[in-house]
Amino acid sequence: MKIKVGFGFDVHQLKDNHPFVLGGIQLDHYKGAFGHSDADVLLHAICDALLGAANLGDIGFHFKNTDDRWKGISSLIIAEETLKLIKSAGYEIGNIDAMLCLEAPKINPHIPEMKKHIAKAFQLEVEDISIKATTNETMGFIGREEGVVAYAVCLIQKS
Ligand SMILES: Nc1ccn([C@@H]2O[C@H](COP(=O)(O)O)[C@@H](O)[C@H]2O)c(=O)n1
Ligand SMILES: C[C@@]1(CO)OP(=O)(O)OP(=O)(O)OC[C@H]1O
Repeated sequence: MKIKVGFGFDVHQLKDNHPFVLGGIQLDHYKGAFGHSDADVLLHAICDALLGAANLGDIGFHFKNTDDRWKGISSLIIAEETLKLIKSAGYEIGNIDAMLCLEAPKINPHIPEMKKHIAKAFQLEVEDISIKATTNETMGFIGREEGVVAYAVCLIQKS
């Protein structure tokens, strides 16, 4: 059995009156994350962790931000495509642990729904996905709500 660990990070700018998509759901907030896709930092960090574990490069390599196919796309589709790459390399996903860093809104009430969407996209059980959140204690660009950050680690395995 070959077991690999992966790490991912993502950051996106927050803009006023912009949709805030995080963990595959839309949050009700006065600002939202801006990017080429739907700018879902949580899914992007998870995809980077998975691609890293399989030594397949990063999300920007497979889903270029100059490619109109990915413009405005739901990152759940990017997650499904990432799973195909991981499976093609012969791996299955063990577990995912993620950390969100944003000042607002409160994420805890939304975590069960996020887990459902992420589990479906990666064909996992919700028990195999952990999502946590912290503020940045009002400091820096996260504290000023100028940006949102996500970190993720994962295990993948093949026999
Ligand atoms: N956007 C956030 C940030 C934090 N939480 C939850 O609140 C707890 C306390 O956060 P601190 O940054 O003050 O330590 C944290 O442990 C999370 O459970 C949240 O839901 N959404
Ligand atoms: C997802 C992609 C592709 O639409 O674009 P963004 O939404 O800007 O996200 P990012 O995490 O900066 O990089 C990966 C991309 O190339």
